[in-house]
Amino acid sequence: MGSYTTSSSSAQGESMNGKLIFRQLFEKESSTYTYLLADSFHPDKPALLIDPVDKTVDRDLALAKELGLKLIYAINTHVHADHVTGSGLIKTKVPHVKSIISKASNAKADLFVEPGDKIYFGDIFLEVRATPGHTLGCVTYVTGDGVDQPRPRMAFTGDALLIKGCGRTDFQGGSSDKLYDSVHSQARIYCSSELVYTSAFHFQVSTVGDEMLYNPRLSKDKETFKNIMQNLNLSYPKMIDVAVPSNMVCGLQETKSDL
Ligand SMILES: N[C@@H](CCC(=O)N[C@@H](CSS)C(=O)NCC(=O)O)C(=O)O
Repeated sequence: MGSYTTSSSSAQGESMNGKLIFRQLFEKESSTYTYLLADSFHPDKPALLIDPVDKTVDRDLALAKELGLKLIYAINTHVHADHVTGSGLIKTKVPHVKSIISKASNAKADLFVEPGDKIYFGDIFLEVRATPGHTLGCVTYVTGDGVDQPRPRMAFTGDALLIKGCGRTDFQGGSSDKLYDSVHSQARIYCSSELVYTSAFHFQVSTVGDEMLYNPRLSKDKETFKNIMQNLNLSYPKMIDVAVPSNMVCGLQETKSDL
């Protein structure tokens, strides 16, 4: 994808002296977190949603409107199996919005990202990091490095690294070996105070440092981790048969030939 800009030139609320608008939103049926980010210093207040859910699209769009934001991207960390992404529905309601997913996911979307790409909204950007293992195409979006970027940096890990857990690795190209390497190699790049925001579960925020020390799965050595993952015995997500086909076209099944 390279980099996408809308440019001219602070956690819940606003950070980096008010430059970044940030909201963490929750969808309770699937226990999914959605994130709204915007550049409040830019005249258009360009905004993006990370991991929107179809059921809460109206809530998310109403919030963006209330804050005076111009939503430009609906971004997915991966092809989710427990809920349908809101990116398709958002596009039907706000046609200029572009859906984004990783190229490695093999899903359809308006724009595809690869590791190292930057997604600009105003003067703020997200970097794309490959974090396969929960699914083959999982990526983590990390706020940019630079004096004009929000501090502390924030990592949106999807289901790769969960707070006190991690995504399962038993379908969609999952691999416990890959997931361990993904998280540990990325953790070496992150600074340990970097904030971790995930797409699922009940904890709102952690830090990379805390997860490397205390995560009951990923703080272990690789063989122990693989053994834990092999013995999770989780039941399949209730919505997997609906969610995966729909998310492979970013929630736009009925108009997939247009993508
Ligand atoms: N109960 C949920 C599905 C729970 C589940 O399997 N969650 C996934 C993320 S969505 S594919 C996961 O990776 N869980 C990790 C774990 O340790 O539980 C439902 O049926 O929707």
